[in-house]
Amino acid sequence: MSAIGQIIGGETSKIFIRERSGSRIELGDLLVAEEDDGNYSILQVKDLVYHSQVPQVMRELASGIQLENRGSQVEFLDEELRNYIIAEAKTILQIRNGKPQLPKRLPKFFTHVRRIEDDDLKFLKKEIEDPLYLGNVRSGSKELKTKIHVNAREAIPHHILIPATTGRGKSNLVKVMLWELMDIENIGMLVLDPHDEYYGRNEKGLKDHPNQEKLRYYTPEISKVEGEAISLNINLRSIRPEHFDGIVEFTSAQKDAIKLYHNKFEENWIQNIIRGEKVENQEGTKEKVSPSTLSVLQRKFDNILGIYEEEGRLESRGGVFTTDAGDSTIKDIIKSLEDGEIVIIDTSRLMGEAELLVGSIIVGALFNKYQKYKAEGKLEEKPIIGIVIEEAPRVLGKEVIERQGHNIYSTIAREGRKFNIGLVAITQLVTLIPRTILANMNTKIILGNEMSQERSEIIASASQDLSDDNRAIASLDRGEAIVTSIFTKFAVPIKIPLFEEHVKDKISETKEKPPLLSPEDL
Ligand SMILES: Nc1ncnc2c1ncn2[C@@H]1O[C@H](COP(=O)(O)OP(=O)(O)OP(=O)(O)O)[C@@H](O)[C@H]1O
Repeated sequence: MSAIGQIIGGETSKIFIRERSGSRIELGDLLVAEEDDGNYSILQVKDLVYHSQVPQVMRELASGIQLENRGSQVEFLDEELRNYIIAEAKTILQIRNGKPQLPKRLPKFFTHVRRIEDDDLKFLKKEIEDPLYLGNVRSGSKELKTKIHVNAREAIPHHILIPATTGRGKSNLVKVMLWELMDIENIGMLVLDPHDEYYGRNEKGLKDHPNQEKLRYYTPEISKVEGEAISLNINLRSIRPEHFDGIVEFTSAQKDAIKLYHNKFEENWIQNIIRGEKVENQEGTKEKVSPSTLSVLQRKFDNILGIYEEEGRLESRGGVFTTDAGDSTIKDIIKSLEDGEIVIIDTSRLMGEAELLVGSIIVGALFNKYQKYKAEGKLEEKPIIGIVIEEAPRVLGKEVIERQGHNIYSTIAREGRKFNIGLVAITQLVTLIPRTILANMNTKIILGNEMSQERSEIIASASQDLSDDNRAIASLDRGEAIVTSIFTKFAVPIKIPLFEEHVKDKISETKEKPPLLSPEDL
């Protein structure tokens, strides 16, 4: 492939390339500088600057004359020789004997550079186990054929963070990832889906995946769904006081009251609070819980769970939390996850806190089980578990944790890896999440972000040095991302496929598969 520029100087962190005129090098382009021995460096363009050898005063004079329309043909000097573009690039990788290495030396002076080709990325094609496809390598805004995978069994327990502002393609990316995970065995995924967008009730979604045995879809609106949905009913008896930890704020008087009701009524504690049953003290006379505390608790449970009392009966608004069904829902979900299935919970009809509570009940129970498995030495036989959580600062935010203490999600972020449980956390605002948690998220799939403070935080917590990528992150288009991970040698620019396109290919691929034996063989 032809040279599009030549190295004319620089230092380890910044190489200057003089662009061959008309080559149209773009920001983010990946370029290759070859050496005589077959080794080569991969460079990424970080900045572009005009360079002119014509003195400033002459340039001003020439443009002035042109502006005044007096001599638009004025050419003081040979344009191409005197004015050119310098691409400032960074060496991101050096390939020695086919193996990628972090750059330790400068490419040779005056080496010609060319655009990258798929062949230059052969080292990425080595087989990895349980490959989770994220997208294709991207050079600037041009997509290559080389696919980027991470090892799902490694990446998920080490947590994945997806930071992006709205509309940059977060949901699309998660849909693509879940679709891919449908083909990987021994990974259970719990997806709390507040926008009911992953199953694909009315459009393409996971329901269209050929491997349907791996999918469980829980929704309160089962009658409106074609296909195999399961009713999302959760019995109040499944809820324990600690499930509210760090999710719902209670005063100390309310916490005391909850403890009392739980001690006295055990699994029926919420029902009895809602019914306003009296709890007596040891003398059997006075109420221990003040009527005002009780009524605040009743109002909270009404708001969060949609449970209230009417004419002596407990009623359920929304029908998710009930007293007369859903005894086995949580157990069934946990079993599915332990069987390596993908469980989508349509929480679109629930209040934010109720959604987190549902997750808290499931994840809390699962975490306890996995702790036990580890103690018994059985953890490695169990599937990896991933939990997809949107608007992560609701549970991982500094303020929330400081105010309400740790919740099960922040516990997973800190300790889940030891028990093979990880988060796939999605957020628009990384700055709200403590650095310690961000540093624990070892794979970040960075989508476009126009907020400079957010970009700084993302860059500061990345697994690779992204200090030159501020502008690149700001200018990422929909579906364009940078993957930075402890599992990749360099921060890989990718283009995520549009889900509908990706699915179309996959569905037709499976349909077009030739029969194992031809008619003649038979
Ligand atoms: N990889 C992609 N390639 C091309 N277009 C894309 C890609 N990802 C998303 N888009 C387009 O961008 C639009 C927004 O995508 P998506 O809903 O995934 O963004 P989002 O970040 O989740 O937005 P929101 O925060 O509003 O939920 C989609 O309608 C889709 O058409």
